[in-house]
Amino acid sequence: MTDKLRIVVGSDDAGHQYKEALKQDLLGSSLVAEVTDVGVDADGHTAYPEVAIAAAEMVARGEADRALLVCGTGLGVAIAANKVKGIRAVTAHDSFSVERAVLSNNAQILTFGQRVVGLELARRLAAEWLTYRFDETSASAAKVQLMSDYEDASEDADAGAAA
Ligand SMILES: O=C[C@H](O)[C@H](O)COP(=O)(O)O
Repeated sequence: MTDKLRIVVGSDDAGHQYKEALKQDLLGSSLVAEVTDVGVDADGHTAYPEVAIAAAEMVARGEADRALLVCGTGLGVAIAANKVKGIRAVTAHDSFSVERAVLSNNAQILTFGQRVVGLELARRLAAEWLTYRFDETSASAAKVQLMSDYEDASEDADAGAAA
């Protein structure tokens, strides 16, 4: 039995319908321990970067294992989430990419575009996504580590320049 996941969901107004549908699926999944919704609600107009960064920060702080984010294309929420240190967020609208996002890239955040992918496909992809776990002993781990190393080195260089 794989560990159950703590998942954050979020969207802007362009992704609200899918976010709500996916949240219901997650709440009904035996693979999910808890679901946290960082918005927007039905009347919400929070811009996608604010929602995505709030969700990504929860993952970065260890308060959630993963996030599932929706905007019009999935692109804006991915770009915004990737600004948070330690976060790897990807937009994926096909089964193989969803699998590799976890198994190759150890991406903690998956994003969908409500204006791009059908709802039933998004629901199926999210269900598949729940079944994958990154293998820290796999050959992919060293490649993921290169990204973390770069991020750490950049931060050190910034700190050095500011000192
Ligand atoms: O990536 C951005 C999203 O698709 C967003 O939902 C729409 O952004 P826009 O209103 O700036 O096109």
